[in-house]
Amino acid sequence: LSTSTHKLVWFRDHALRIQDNEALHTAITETDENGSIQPFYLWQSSAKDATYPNPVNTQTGGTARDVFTATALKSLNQTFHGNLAVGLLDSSPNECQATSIAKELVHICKSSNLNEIFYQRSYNDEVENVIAKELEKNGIDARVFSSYTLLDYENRQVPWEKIVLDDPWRSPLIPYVEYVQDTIEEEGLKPVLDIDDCSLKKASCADIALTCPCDVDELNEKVGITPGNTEWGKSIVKEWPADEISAQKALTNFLDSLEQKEDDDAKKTTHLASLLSPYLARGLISPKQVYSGIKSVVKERDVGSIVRRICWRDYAYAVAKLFPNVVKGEPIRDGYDAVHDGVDLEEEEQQKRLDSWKEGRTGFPLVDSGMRELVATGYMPQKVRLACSTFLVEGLGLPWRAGMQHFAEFLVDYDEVINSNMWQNSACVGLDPYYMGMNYKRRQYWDKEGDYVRKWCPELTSLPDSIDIEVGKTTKTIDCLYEPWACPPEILEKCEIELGVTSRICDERQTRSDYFAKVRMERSKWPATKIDDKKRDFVQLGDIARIGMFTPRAIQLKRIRD
Ligand SMILES: Cc1cc2nc3c(=O)[nH]c(=O)nc-3n(C[C@H](O)[C@H](O)[C@H](O)COP(=O)(O)OP(=O)(O)OC[C@H]3O[C@@H](n4cnc5c(N)ncnc54)[C@H](O)[C@@H]3O)c2cc1C
Repeated sequence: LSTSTHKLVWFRDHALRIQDNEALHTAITETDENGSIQPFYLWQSSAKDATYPNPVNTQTGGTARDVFTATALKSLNQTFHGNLAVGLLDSSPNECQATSIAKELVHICKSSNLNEIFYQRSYNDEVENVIAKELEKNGIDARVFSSYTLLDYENRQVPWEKIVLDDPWRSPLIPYVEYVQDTIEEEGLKPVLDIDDCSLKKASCADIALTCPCDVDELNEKVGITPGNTEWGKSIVKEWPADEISAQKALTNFLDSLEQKEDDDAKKTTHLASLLSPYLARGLISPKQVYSGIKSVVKERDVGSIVRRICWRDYAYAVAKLFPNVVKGEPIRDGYDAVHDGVDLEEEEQQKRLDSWKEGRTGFPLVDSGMRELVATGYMPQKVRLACSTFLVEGLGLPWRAGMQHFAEFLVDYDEVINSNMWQNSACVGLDPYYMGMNYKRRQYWDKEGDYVRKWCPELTSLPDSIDIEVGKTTKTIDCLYEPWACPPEILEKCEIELGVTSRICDERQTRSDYFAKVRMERSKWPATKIDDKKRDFVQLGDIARIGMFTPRAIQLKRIRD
């Protein structure tokens, strides 16, 4: 046991919680009645996010996750009875983020005469190694714990070879999820760690030497740090209460909704969203708490789908360990350099299309609904994210990284690992067959009754669901709500819908065809060794294996070069 009477507990973006926080739990357990703990957090505005060159939205002054994090800190501070110390991290532009963090930690420990620090590590080995080395070099004892995923990847060798080679024609995702579930079944999960109010009294506000201390209550007011004091910021705060009780409530509500829908046939086709993502992303709830919660409450019910989704999270992190540069926007599949920038467009046209996508006025109702919901609430359901991202790439012919960056600014659940993985999948340069094609016109796919589009595109509310029109000897059904451009003019007029509002920003079918032609052209330059005997891209998984990955038929080549 440590002899130090005062212990530093460093709270980080992926674990802003008290419960099931091993670092905090251990520090408290090892502190006797004469000692105390000092919880602290280092704020780094996403303005300085190293992942993207300039992720700060100019309209809002910050990102949705900044707002959420700032609110979560307020709540954390209240739980610690005002004893959470917050410092602003001032990283120099020439220094990597990890180095700035490491230097500040050393500064805090040295100036406060403390030699022990407890924290939850992130998935990012590069960052963690820099921090750990610097602490070690300075004689500071780092007590590091890991809980960002269900399985502890720091102490486990993932059997990738077995996972991918057992069935090399599938995506690793499916066998990976099985692997996570089987491992939990065999080994069990560590118990969830509870902390009572009494233990929290061990937290005190020592005089720790933060380089740039910041009052947590004033954080929201600081211009340029977080837009919490703008109307937009306030609406995000209202939409997403950022505290642990709300996270638990989201889980309970979700479990209740599963129960209510048990006998409902719609359950089979409706994707039930838990709305847990912001809480998981900022660690207000741990994946273990979610998994255990589901398993303990819903024993008899089919919870396979939600359990699988929690395991997808693990998968995304496991992929990021194999391909660390995925979060920096480096594609997993190589050989697509010429297509990362989309189809060939004039700069002005490209900007026009991008703005229309961001602002939800492309003229494609499902896409516009999703993009409007994103900006208004910081959230978008999974299937709509897939539709909007694929549409940006294929329907608008725009660079996928521009879409990824926009999501990084506006998603309240922004998770650099999941976001970058999923954008790569939408651009077909990632590791999975998440590819959904151009699904933006398929109401069955997501929004059977059309409620979603009617909510976010109120200008279309008066349109009938569908109409039948005679084309020669056949009858054609037009989905007016999802394809307003295909509506006969008299219907549009009757519904008082101006074509200007609903006309499409571009001919998406032409763009898609141009885009695929460009991709095929790029692939035609590849040597035959890059493509497997099923015409799919070979992807090298580290030094483990080379596997043929799902490749959409539209970009497969009829003949492959020798
Ligand atoms: C282009 C694109 C970008 C995305 N960016 C993010 C992001 O930045 N942050 C994020 O949390 N999710 C992201 N997702 C994944 C997914 O859309 C969200 O996790 C989900 O919609 C969140 O809603 P929920 O909590 O109700 O999810 P549920 O469907 O209830 O799932 C429960 C949890 O499982 C995890 N999960 C669900 N889907 C995935 C997935 N595909 N990959 C990994 N984990 C998953 C999440 O933690 C989620 O909260 C993205 C998806 C796409 C297509």
